[in-house]
Amino acid sequence: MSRARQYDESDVRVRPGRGSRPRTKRRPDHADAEEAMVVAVDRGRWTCAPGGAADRPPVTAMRARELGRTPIVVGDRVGLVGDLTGAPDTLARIVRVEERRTLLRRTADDTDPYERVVVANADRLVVVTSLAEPEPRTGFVDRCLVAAYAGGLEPVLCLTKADLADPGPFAAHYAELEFPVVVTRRGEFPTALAELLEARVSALVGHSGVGKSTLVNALVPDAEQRTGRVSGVGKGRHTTTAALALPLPDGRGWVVDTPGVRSFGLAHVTPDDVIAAFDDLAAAVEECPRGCGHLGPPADPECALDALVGEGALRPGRLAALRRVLVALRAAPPGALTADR
Ligand SMILES: Nc1nc2c(ncn2[C@@H]2O[C@H](COP(=O)(O)OP(=O)(O)OP(=O)(O)O)[C@@H](O)[C@H]2O)c(=O)[nH]1
Ligand SMILES: [Zn+2]
Repeated sequence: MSRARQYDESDVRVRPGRGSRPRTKRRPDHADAEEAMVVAVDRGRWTCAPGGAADRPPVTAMRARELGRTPIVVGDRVGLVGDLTGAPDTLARIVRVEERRTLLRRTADDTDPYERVVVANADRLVVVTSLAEPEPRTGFVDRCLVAAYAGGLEPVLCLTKADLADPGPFAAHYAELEFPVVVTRRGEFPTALAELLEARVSALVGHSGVGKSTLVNALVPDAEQRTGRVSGVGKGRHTTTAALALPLPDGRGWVVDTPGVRSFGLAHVTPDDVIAAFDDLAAAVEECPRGCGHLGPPADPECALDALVGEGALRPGRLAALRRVLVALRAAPPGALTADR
């Protein structure tokens, strides 16, 4: 019998239809399961980092039958049982998926009618935009911001190719929103970005050509090998992965590259979801009329955010910057949402 089958010993199904009968004492909720972070997904096999750390060999796992079709994505914190050595040809089992703290959804495309979560539990969304070649676009950044705020991630704007253009004017659009903005240029290690990524899980998004691979390769020394290895996981075939977590050299932080993700699903996002990310504004909008889009006059003449400005509790520039983001949300019609133009 191959080692891959040894998990069968604990492979007891939790049968439906037994009412409130507690689970067996023998295996209460898999108390013995070890926590791990999913770092790659490929056709029914999940690559997991035990303990959420990169200093142990990754473990390949299947989804326990009792989880049914529960989606499990990169960044998910899972409980693993079985062979966790990560030795070749071993297969562990995912028996539990922890509640997600944050999530990023990908927009449906022609081949996939459903919006899907692509990254779970990322602390940050790093929006990579070049200052030239290609030109930066506020529309793309704004849609990424909506996805970040609605999903519970802290946004970071990373402006690349500062050797080609002054970052000042583009960065000024976002100054009032007070999230971190970092600038990178050719021939310089991205120190400020690396500091922001430390001990965090950060998802990187950006258009082709903005310099995202250049950054990932600088931050993750063996990124190219890892990308090749993991994308061949499971069945030995190359696949385009939607997301892949790469460990930072400090051994704690992770960068999640999203090569297959060109757009975020915003179809279920409301203006309130975005406002909820702002501690200083969330309470104020409870005074807004029902269905307020928080855009101010003429669309939302009674928006309470304007009153806050009147009281001196909110800077007009901050409100204007926030409303530009909300406009990006409204401008994206449901079902046809893309963050890539
Ligand atoms: N001038 C300048 N060029 C850069 C900089 N960073 C990357 N580039 C160049 O921009 C081009 C695209 O860089 P990549 O890192 O491949 O960009 P990417 O976003 O990963 O693009 P894809 O690989 O197509 O997804 C390459 O020719 C890089 O050499 C920079 O800071 N300054
Ligand atoms: Zn309002």
